[in-house]
Amino acid sequence: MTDAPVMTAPSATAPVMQATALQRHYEVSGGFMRKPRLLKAVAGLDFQLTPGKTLAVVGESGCGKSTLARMVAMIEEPTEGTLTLDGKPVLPDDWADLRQSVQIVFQDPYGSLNPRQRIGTILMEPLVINTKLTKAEREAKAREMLQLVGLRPEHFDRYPHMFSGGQRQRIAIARALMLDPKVLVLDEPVSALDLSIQSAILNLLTELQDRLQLAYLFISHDLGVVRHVADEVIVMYLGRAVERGSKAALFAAPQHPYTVALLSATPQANPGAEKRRIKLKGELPSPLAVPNGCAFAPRCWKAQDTCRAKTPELGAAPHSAACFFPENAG
Ligand SMILES: Nc1ncnc2c1ncn2[C@@H]1O[C@H](COP(=O)(O)OP(=O)(O)OP(=O)(O)O)[C@@H](O)[C@H]1O
Repeated sequence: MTDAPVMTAPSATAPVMQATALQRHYEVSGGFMRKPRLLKAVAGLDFQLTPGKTLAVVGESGCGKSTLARMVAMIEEPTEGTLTLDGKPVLPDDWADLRQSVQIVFQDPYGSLNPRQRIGTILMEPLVINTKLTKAEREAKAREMLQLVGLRPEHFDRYPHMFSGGQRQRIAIARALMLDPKVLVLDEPVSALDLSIQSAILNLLTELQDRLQLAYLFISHDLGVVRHVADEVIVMYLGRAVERGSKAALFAAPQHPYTVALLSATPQANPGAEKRRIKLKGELPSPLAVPNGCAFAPRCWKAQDTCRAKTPELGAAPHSAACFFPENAG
């Protein structure tokens, strides 16, 4: 008698990084003779990053996106909450070791490369610091990486000023990949580039993700860009997640009025949709004076007394909004 084959359901890929109630506060001087005030740049975020998948975080300037990027990239310590990498807590004492696994690419491809170093040196530097590879091995790896990001072997000996913005961003991506990271934090990686170059870089990022099974945290203010790259999306407003969902669900049926307004202002994000731009009331409040109740209520066309009295929480459903009167709620 032969044993029947054991049938197991394919298991979902385990997350590589997990954030729980992540917060970052700053003490901001209150001015002459006044007490410092607490600014909650990130006021409690939960998320996970999965190999081969992109979590996009979107919101207006000042909502806390870059602060989040810096915490995940181990540049800044969370004030509260936890981050884990492969199930182990990410603690500042271990940052030096763990940083190899989490690399960051910044917005500005002009400022992020040392103008006095040749590209080869820039690429090999992380290997000099973090590995015992020989010079020949370092050089081979740098050349391989140049090719992987679509640059040519002769670029190895050139200086950053000899490249266009898009090429420099390719170099920054190559440098971020030199230590075989598991997670890439992409902080507005195409915002400084011409529209025509943006899609080439986004395609490159997608190809690299498929090939290397990287987990991406993609920070952007632009839902049009997010639409091209995201699997999951978090919409942030004043340090909090106001909506979370799969890209398909969030773009097809946004629930939070803030997401609806952002989408209405991004024609390319939703080409089929009726082009009625929602103009929000007032300005984004200061994170030092976050309104009571729902922070978005003063600008929301649906706000009622409840919204000003109580703070709505994000639900547990895969697609949910922190809103008492959501749109498109199924
Ligand atoms: N080191 C700091 N000290 C004090 N406040 C800070 C500090 N860093 C950020 N902030 C404040 O935290 C809030 C969130 O800033 P953050 O840069 O994370 O937002 P953002 O969404 O990335 O905006 P942008 O796209 O303009 O960078 C802002 O009000 C900012 O002024």
